[in-house]
Amino acid sequence: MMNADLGSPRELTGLQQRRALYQPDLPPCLQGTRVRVELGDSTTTVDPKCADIVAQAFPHTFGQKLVHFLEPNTMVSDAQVLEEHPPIRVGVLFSGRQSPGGHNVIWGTYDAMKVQNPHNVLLGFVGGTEGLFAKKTLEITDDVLLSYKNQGGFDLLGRTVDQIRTTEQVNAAMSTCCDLSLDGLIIIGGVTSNSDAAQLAETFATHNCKTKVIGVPVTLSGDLKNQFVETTVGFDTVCKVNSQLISNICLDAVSAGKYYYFVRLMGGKASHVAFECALQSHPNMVILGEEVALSKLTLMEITNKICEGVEARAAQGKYHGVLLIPEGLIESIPEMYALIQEINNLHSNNVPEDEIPSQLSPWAAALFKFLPPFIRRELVLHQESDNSAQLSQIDTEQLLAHLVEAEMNKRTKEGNYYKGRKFSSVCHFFGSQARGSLPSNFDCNYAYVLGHICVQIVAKGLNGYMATVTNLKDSINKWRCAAVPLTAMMSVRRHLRGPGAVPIGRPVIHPSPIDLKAESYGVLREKASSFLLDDFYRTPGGIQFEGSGADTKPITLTIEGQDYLGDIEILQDYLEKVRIILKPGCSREILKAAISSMASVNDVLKVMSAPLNAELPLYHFS
Ligand SMILES: O=P(O)(O)OC[C@H]1O[C@](O)(CO)[C@@H](O)[C@@H]1O
Repeated sequence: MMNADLGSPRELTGLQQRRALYQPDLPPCLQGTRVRVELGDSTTTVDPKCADIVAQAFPHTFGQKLVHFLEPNTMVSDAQVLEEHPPIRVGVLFSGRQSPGGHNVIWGTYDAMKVQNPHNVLLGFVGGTEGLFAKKTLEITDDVLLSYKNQGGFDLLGRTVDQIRTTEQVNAAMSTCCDLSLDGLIIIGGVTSNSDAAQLAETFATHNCKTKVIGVPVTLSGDLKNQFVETTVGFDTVCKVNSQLISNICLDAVSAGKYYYFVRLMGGKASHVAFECALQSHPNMVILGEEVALSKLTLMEITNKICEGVEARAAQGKYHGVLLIPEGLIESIPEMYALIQEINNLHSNNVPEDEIPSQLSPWAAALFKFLPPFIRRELVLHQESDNSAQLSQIDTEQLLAHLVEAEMNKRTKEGNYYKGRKFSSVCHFFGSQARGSLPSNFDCNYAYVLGHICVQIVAKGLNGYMATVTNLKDSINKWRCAAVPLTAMMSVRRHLRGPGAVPIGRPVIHPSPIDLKAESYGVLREKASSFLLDDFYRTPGGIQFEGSGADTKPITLTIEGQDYLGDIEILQDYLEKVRIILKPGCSREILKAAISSMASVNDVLKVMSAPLNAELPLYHFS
């Protein structure tokens, strides 16, 4: 159902008005009307073993070249200058779930279109995909945008289901684009929406439809990540808001010393949000789905692991704690994964929800019966648009709290550290609280720049591309902009590992899991026992929009960037802890040198998380 209030001007609070005045910067390659691009290498896919399958499925759009945006003064003989701009018509829609910063993609697109040619027309589809199918548009104008610049939500246009996949849906989208004579269609969303964008681009090319389809990486989950995409719009804001909430909980927990908080974080199948929040707020425990999948930990093993942590803390007289759980954890537990797969298969065969329990295999039925009734109800709910379980609806934190409590009661009877006490838990699910936030400066800038790139992609006549920016850890003037074929990010799931692996399913862009070999994960592991026992909770506070801290970026992004030391702003808050002795007003170069002198990323992180009075190395610079 589409909401009738979408797109109407709204009354802004003082803070919102101030935010509306914030003007994101553009990297040099996008400034002015003479935007120059250079064709790079032809692409294959992120998993070269799937290249043939992807090539077969996408005969028109597979293997296209990378497109790089050039610095204004770069001398390249065959660089293409986009300066003649006949008027264009572009459609835009929110397809994926709400994610802070989404409005700025539209604003960036609009501004870039008007710079190119004042006669350009940008049409927003009201109600997302349903608006696209029903040709329900709102022309984007200065007035329309006024109260949505740098604002949270997706309520300028709204959204419905993140799916443009069935023949009926694809045909409806194509007839809308033809009827409206669109030169470009911009689809804003995560892995599912961008996979659909790729399919739509291919279909349009097959039918000689002139509309070029462009995808934009916008999802709070941060899981649309690969060699071309460093992070997604919204991830930074969501992690900051969640981290603030988690740190508030940590302080509350340590103050009263009586509750264990089980906090589940929205973020899809991968655990990026929980991981980043753990680095930002230092809870006592975080259970990443990727670790559980790798070690094949069962529900009982996870429960025992938590109980061991609880007992270790009780041995130190601590009867409180905070535990982070990614919403995708449930699917990473081997036996739960198998059960969920069975349920998904039954859904795909149109078995009604209430008949699913009776059609499970004996093994899955036994596990299903063991689970508390609320989880059983949630597990059989209808599927997501990608035919997977509705993770946001499964209260994994409550399931774990329930199992841990039962185990702790048992252990207490057997006489453990909880003698004379009762283990008490409080559960939370943080989803919309963060998803609806005012976007951080980083997300405002990133989204606005992506909007600009989309316009250049349409102007260049590229079809089936995603707008991308890399080097995001650095300041905007060093961001590298590109257009990357969507097919280059696709792969096909395999049944088995090794040479006998059989690809299954259709090519799509898959969510990327946390890389357990990455440096940032090493940092988290190194800190795990200290997190568990020392309660060195970190309080990042609310998102800062101005002044020191306003330009901080996700810790994981900063660590994994090749030149993490390039971004000194992220460390500025911590300089006092670092005890770097600097001449007042010293240059950026000196600051950089000072920070570079800290031997490794681990050192930096150690410093960032150390208590203020900790013994730390002293550095002298002048
Ligand atoms: O609000 P809804 O529809 O429950 O959406 C929740 C889902 O959206 C997402 O943010 C999409 O990636 C998931 O993390 C989450 O499971």
